[in-house]
Amino acid sequence: MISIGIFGAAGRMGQAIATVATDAGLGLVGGTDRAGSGDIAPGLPITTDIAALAQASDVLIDFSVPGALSAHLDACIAAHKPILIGTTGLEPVHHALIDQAALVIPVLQTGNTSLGVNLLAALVEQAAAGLGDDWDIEIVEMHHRHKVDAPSGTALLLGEAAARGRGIDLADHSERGRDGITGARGKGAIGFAALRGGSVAGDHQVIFATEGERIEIGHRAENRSIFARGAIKGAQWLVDQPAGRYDMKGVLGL
Ligand SMILES: NC(=O)C1=CN([C@@H]2O[C@H](COP(=O)(O)OP(=O)(O)OC[C@H]3O[C@@H](n4cnc5c(N)ncnc54)[C@H](OP(=O)(O)O)[C@@H]3O)[C@@H](O)[C@H]2O)C=CC1
Ligand SMILES: O=C(O)C1=N[C@H](C(=O)O)C[C@H](O)C1
Repeated sequence: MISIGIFGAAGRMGQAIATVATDAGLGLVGGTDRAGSGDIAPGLPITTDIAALAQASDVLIDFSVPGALSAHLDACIAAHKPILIGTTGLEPVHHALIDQAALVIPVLQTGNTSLGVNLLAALVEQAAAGLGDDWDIEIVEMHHRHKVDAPSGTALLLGEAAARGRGIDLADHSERGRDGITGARGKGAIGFAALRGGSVAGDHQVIFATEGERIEIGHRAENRSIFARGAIKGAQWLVDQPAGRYDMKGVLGL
């Protein structure tokens, strides 16, 4: 049985992962958080000692904040342990840190650990490859009122899939945060819109729109356990991988 450690243990996802791991009888060894207070499970206190957690775990799961990523990666490198990163709102500087870490340890980074979203991404890539750039692509997401980053990591994952299908670079083609006199939509652009409210666990819709018709495909997360189950499955898969950077495709066989 592998031992799992959780970075961001007191958060919504940290708690969901601890619950799924405990219910499944998996080897949860502990968790860390900014404050380091409370318990992740009966008899397992949350601490701030990320180095000790990395040493004690076979694999680490990180659902925290981008600002903590560098320290978490350093601890995993020092302990030579794999890490699954679910934290979103990552900037290019964070992706560069992940690329560097992946030279020495296995790192899985994904904006969404659920099977449904990763299958949706494969469908989006296929649709984008089959439709010309007279089909406008728009990605709409809605999340709970506490979410701090936009567009969501999932929306970006879906945007990357669409861009891959089209053979273009997302960074050069994305349109975000339209407001005021924006001018007409750019041909070939991939647009993003983010809604926030209530307790929505995560809704994503990808719209392909052309003159006279529209294709809409999407995914609705009904609760966080789908992300937690995917994260644990990913962590179990990651312990057997060599150093490198991975996403959920290998885990889910997509
Ligand atoms: N990839 C996926 O499938 C999914 C990704 N996510 C992403 O996971 C992340 C966490 O989401 P969620 O659990 O809802 O958020 P929460 O805010 O509930 O949890 C984040 C946790 O990280 C802790 N934290 C904050 N700063 C630090 C720090 N410097 N060092 C260590 N821990 C810190 C927070 O502690 P404190 O409360 O003290 O600030 C909190 O416990 C988000 O980026 C979210 O988008 C969410 C769901 C699925
Ligand atoms: O913050 C959340 O809650 C979620 N974040 C991830 C994202 O940014 O896409 C995944 C999921 O949609 C829930």
